[in-house]
Amino acid sequence: MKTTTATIRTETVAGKNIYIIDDVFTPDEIDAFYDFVVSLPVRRAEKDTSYDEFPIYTTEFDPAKFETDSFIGQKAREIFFDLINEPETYTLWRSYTNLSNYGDVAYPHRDCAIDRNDMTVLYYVNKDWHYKYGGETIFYDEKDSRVSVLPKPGRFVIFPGSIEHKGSVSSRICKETRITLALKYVVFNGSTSPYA
Ligand SMILES: O=C(O)CCC(=O)C(=O)O
Ligand SMILES: [Fe+2]
Repeated sequence: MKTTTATIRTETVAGKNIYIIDDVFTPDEIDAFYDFVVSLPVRRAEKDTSYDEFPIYTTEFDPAKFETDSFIGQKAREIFFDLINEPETYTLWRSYTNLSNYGDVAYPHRDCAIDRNDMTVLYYVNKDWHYKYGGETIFYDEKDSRVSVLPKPGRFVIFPGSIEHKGSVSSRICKETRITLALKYVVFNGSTSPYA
């Protein structure tokens, strides 16, 4: 059934690896997940930081169900677990979409405290994306941009949540809503909340 072969590129920011993974899904699979995501109700609730006055639209999924019931969730887990050391220490803590449009605001942020080993798996949901649309995920170190990743349809980018990053807002020429799926994997160390 599977007709594609995954390719992987590794970048390093702040001494930590970022994995950019392409060619995982067929065009039909990419289309099917996009059609599913755009059929769902959204809330304007996703903030990059506590002071973010311009939240973007989001749909929240139940993490355990998303990992087992959706083919994207299953594949993301498979790829992530193949890639990292001690995968059994990770739990999918949050799974949701980010939907942004030209004119929205994005702030550089970290997904977890700088001393945590939590990992983020990001999946670019759009089925069409011209490079001139912009909207790159930008990774920073010491308040300078180091790596930028284009939202190529069907692409995964897997990175330590402790690296500062931002999902850039697309250019005015882009009539699409930029959509990413964010899967936040955390390492539990005895507490019920990873942030406790
Ligand atoms: O959409 C992106 O490129 C980044 C999303 C993000 O940083 C997040 O969901 O925490
Ligand atoms: Fe983030």
